[in-house]
Amino acid sequence: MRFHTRKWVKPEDLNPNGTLFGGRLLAWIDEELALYTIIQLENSRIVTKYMSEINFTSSARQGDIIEIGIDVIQFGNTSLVLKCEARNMMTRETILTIDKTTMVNLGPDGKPKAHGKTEIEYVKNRL
Ligand SMILES: CC(=O)SCCNC(=O)CCNC(=O)[C@H](O)C(C)(C)COP(=O)(O)OP(=O)(O)OC[C@H]1O[C@@H](n2cnc3c(N)ncnc32)[C@H](O)[C@@H]1OP(=O)(O)O
Repeated sequence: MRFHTRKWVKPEDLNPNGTLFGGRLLAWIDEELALYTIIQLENSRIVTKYMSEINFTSSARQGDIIEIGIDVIQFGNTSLVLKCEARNMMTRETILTIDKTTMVNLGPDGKPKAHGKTEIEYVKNRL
């Protein structure tokens, strides 16, 4: 799994228990999955269709650095299925895993459109 993004847990990211608010982490992850999909599919019209079980295994505190990792599970016809993990960058402790998120590639009409991709591409190889 490649870890792409780092986030710094700030006071506004906390829940009343003083730990990282789960909704904030999910928003970070959804954005990260969306950006990853846009880059892979070379299309900015993509949506999150489905997320499997979300398993919070530990929490984070103010000042912690979180990193978000993504792996491709499957290239579908219009979809891209991703796996994701958030972990504490310093301790490597897993905070959350989502085994499957299905992102869907859309056409200008907002309907699913075949993306034509079959494997991970690296931007540096496209240039
Ligand atoms: C980044 C964001 O935050 S986006 C905001 C939140 N998301 C949204 O607003 C999306 C709202 N949903 C929608 O607009 C529609 O449901 C759409 C356009 C995504 C899909 O419409 P559908 O009629 O289900 O499309 P369709 O049946 O053709 O399926 C499209 C793909 O999704 C997959 N899919 C559909 N339903 C599911 C499901 N429940 N679970 C997993 N995959 C699914 C299909 O297998 C297909 O993939 P494939 O072409 O690779 O085989």
